[in-house]
Amino acid sequence: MTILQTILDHKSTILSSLLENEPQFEVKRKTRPSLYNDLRKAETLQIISEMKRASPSKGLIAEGANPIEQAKTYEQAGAACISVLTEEKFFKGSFQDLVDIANHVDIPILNKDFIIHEVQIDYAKAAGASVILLIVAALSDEKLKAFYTYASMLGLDVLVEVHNEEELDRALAIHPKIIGVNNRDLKTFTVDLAQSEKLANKLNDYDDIVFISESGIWNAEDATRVAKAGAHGVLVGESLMRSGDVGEALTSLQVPLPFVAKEVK
Ligand SMILES: O=C(O)c1ccccc1NCC(=O)[C@H](O)[C@H](O)COP(=O)(O)O
Repeated sequence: MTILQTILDHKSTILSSLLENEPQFEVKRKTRPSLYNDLRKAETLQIISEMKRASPSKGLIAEGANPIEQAKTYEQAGAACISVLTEEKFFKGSFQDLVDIANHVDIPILNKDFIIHEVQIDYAKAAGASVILLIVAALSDEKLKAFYTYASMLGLDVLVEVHNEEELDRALAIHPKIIGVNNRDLKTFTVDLAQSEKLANKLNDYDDIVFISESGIWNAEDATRVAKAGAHGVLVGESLMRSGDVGEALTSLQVPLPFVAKEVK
């Protein structure tokens, strides 16, 4: 069994507790800028910086990190968005992290989790997220479309994540505005930026789609490589969480975009 399937199986065991209880979080800031609009306007590579304590591939990364401090540092350094992992068992995240961060920063916030039911989208919104993640490999075509429509109706941006061409074709069928290419193969944990370059050939045909290259970005060289391929942004976790100077590490990834930014229609 793959790790993705193990995570999804675990998710389904905890769904009942979400379904039985209404989400009750105290979030002060209710509105945030649109990540999609911000990405469309950008002239430098945009950084979605992640609060990541641990992962199945790396184990503990930064167990004691303070989510509020980490998020404030990201925001001050010019991050476009903060990605907050809320998965508890494998990533040591929580909805409390999301609420805490939502109460201390103004930029868009992505709830990074493994969504298999609409109730998780309700929880993401209630806890302060303005963006959710839908992983194509985790969903049927029917559910992908239904969850995308539901999240859009709630005013949330959606990052639709793919890893290969087959998943990209499935994603394109629902006409998403933001597509993330995960450079990490969730079956083998192999990370290869060539995956972004490969799928960029097709993605670059779509003027209205913004493309995020996810995982395995460690330095300006990596950032430049995916920006050259056509990425508008990168999703970065481990390298920022391990950095001794988070602000400088983040700023170094904000390389110029080689294409002219297009106006939002
Ligand atoms: O990171 C993992 O090991 C992982 C394993 C299984 C499913 C998802 C996983 N990661 C989620 C992510 O997409 C990354 O946290 C994100 O792209 C940042 O990646 P990185 O910069 O390489 O930490």
